[in-house]
Amino acid sequence: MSTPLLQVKDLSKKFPAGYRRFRKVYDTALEPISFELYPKETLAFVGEAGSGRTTLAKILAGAEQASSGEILLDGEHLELMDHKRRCSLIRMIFQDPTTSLNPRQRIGQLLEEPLKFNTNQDKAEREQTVNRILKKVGLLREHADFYPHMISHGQRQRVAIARALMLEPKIIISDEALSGLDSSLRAQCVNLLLELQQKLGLSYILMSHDLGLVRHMSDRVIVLKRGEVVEEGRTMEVFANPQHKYTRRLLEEQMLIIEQPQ
Ligand SMILES: Nc1ncnc2c1ncn2[C@@H]1O[C@H](COP(=O)(O)OP(=O)(O)OP(=O)(O)O)[C@@H](O)[C@H]1O
Repeated sequence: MSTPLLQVKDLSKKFPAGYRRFRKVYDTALEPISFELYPKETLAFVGEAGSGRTTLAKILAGAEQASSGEILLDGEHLELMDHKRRCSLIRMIFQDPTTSLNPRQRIGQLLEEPLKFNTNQDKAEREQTVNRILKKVGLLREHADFYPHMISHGQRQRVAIARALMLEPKIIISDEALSGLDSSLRAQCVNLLLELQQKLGLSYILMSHDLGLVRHMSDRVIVLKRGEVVEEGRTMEVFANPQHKYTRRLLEEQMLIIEQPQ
């Protein structure tokens, strides 16, 4: 097996939750968890609301600090990495492109921004990169001049994907990024993500409550319950033969239990 791109060791997160009998108390969002992500792999995290997926995504994207543990990205400690280096390795696609894209910026400006702050590309080079990435996500060069409200929801989702790709990262984290889309748009975006993974050799971390999507897209799955790993394994095996009753219940709720032959 190849070297992991991402190694997470005993990562935990507690949030301060006030005082009880004059003692500071904490909400545990993540119990110590460890996992690895390999090149070109899709690893999914599933669980009910409050299971810790968003917290984990934010920590991995550098938007939240872990309480303990270690994250090695391409062999380097994440917390010692400068912003540019981190952005060139790992990027996040946000849940709702309608709110995550600044309505006052044209698509071209939105896409150019990470290049301005993180590369030495001049204006002409940045424009070229924007055009190249627009094409990769199935949009036209003309879309660069539009404002987000001038394009469809599906196209906005493509812009959000394009923005995550601007610095050519190796890992993309999707935190429920496809959940606001209707089924045909979701299918288009899933196909786009799978195609980009093939072409660019990307690894994905997929946070999703949609187990159908997880089954379709991921190679491995980790089941979280209130911040704790209750089950993990190859997606097909976990879905076909869930070992933990919590996993079984999640699958039953979405009618995805695959009956075993008698
Ligand atoms: N900033 C915060 N301050 C205090 N507690 C928080 C904070 N962020 C998350 N939590 C708590 O951490 C736990 C995990 O939340 P998190 O949002 O990571 O779960 P999730 O699996 O992404 O669920 P959801 O789909 O509802 O977002 C929850 O109990 C939540 O209340």
